[in-house]
Amino acid sequence: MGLALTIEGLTVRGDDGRTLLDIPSFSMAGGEALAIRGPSGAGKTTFLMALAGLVPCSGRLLWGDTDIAALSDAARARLRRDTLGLVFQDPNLFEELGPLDNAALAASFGPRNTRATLRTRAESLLDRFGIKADNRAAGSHSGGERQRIAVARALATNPLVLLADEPTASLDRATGEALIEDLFTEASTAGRTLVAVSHDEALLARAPRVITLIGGRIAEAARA
Ligand SMILES: Nc1ncnc2c1ncn2[C@@H]1O[C@H](COP(=O)(O)OP(=O)(O)OP(=O)(O)O)[C@@H](O)[C@H]1O
Repeated sequence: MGLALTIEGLTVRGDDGRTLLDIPSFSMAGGEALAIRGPSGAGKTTFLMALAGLVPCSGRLLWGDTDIAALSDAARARLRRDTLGLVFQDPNLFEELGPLDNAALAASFGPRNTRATLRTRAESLLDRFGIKADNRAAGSHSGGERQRIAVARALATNPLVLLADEPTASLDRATGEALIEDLFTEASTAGRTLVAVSHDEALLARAPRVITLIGGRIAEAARA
């Protein structure tokens, strides 16, 4: 089952000291799916990166019962490796490698994820997403196929939490909608906690819960 995410009094400041994010309280149940919307510059990516433990912050940020803000950098990185999958707007693939090599290339060879386990899981994820796990270079795949490979890579470690930043932004509508369905269906089947930042109306409509960020604060929370 996915991990619950809880924020208590979280503040993130920019390099210039400006408050980028001010979240007094926020919580998600394990296995819940949520979308974050808001105008450009509202702090959506910062929020996602804060949830990932990738930006310095003050306050409490709990993954399950663990306050990751209180961990050492090394301990947080270990926990992230074993807990989190990340998907970005740009799939960032190794262009000359095939889908399976890309998808199995998660930076995790810890006890939970041996090389063999990663390859087996990556293969079945690619199969589920309709991508042939052969040696054809990732660079020769379409935008939608490339993003599916990136999602398979993020899921190959079987993460409890999947964070996605504008995952459909570079895709046409039909391809984007197929990816949205893959993301939400896979997360709910596997019981993963899913957070997706998006402007995409189709993604926002598919999310069971949507929050709006404005000026680094949660302005409104809506449930479909
Ligand atoms: N390290 C930093 N130091 C100072 N300011 C920063 C830093 N990182 C981000 N910002 C600023 O914080 C604000 C929020 O940025 P963020 O990328 O989170 O917005 P966003 O809502 O994801 O925007 P978009 O929809 O355009 O991607 C922006 O004004 C950005 O310039």
